[in-house]
Amino acid sequence: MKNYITLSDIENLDDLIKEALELKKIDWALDTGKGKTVGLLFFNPSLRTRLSTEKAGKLLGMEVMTMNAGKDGWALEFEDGAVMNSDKAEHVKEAAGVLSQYCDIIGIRAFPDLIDRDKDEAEIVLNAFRKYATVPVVNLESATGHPLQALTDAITISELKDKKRPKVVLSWAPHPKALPQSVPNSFADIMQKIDVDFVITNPNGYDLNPAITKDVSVIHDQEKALKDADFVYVKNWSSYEHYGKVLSVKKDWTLNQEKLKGTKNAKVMHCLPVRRNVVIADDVLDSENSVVLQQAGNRTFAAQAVLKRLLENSDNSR
Ligand SMILES: NCCC[C@H](NC(=O)CCC(=O)O)C(=O)O
Ligand SMILES: NC(=O)OP(=O)(O)O
Repeated sequence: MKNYITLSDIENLDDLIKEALELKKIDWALDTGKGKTVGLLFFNPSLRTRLSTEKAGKLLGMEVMTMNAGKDGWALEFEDGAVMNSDKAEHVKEAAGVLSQYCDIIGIRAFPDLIDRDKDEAEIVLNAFRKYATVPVVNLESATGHPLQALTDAITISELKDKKRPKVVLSWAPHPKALPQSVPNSFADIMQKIDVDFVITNPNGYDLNPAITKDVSVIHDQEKALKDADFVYVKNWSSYEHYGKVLSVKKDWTLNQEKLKGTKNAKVMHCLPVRRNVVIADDVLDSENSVVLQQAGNRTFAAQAVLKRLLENSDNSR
């Protein structure tokens, strides 16, 4: 693996899931990354991605540097040929070039603005770092994807499933803010790469990018979609069609115990942070159905498996 920008960077998903689950069994640090440094740049807030990736680096024997680049760093210019006489102090060409001398792997978190769809889909921040960095780049959640989260989700389903082909439902939920489509995009992508019966349910106007959902069945009736589900993955996202908008929705889409009645006592997943009693009700989050903590725990092993592959690849290419 040369970079971890999207799920298509994974050469063999089954092997990577197996490796992460093997790493989970080991409770001592490896020396794969001894003498190497991972640098993590956050242009947006984070709890899990920041700390689980730091922990993953440490479990591989790496040095770890983290920076809240959005808050503490110089404002970055991304445009080629820009005359930088306004508010941007540093060009990404220098920033990425400098970081490549301090780090052997660079992680970047850069959310979408949710204003201009073409601009967000261009993944300007992530792609600029990939272009100008001379070391591997890891996506820590970008404008359109969150592949470390999706890998974690596939790992969690793989360790919890009690049948060969479980039914997995991605269910939209309400939220007061406009949120990215990054998490559901990557989740929908990875569910099409593993052996599950995958269904998406969301209100009209909230269909995800059809280039990502492809032939997945999208059902606008939540109750119907949830029937016989083994896993329910709950997430809010803003509209893709009416880009970045929060549309008014008549029905209540909050996941509660009542809605789980038609399922096969489904395990409930969410990437976190979750707004209680808006996205998922207390009666679900505080019940045996919720696996959100185990899911978040697996972030470490997903990140460890990815960093290990990147380190092994750089060893081979020397
Ligand atoms: N990394 C996990 C999710 C991050 C982000 N959620 C948020 O911004 C929630 C913020 C809030 O609830 O105010 C998202 O949906 O992509
Ligand atoms: N799930 C996730 O990426 O969490 P953070 O935003 O806290 O990193």
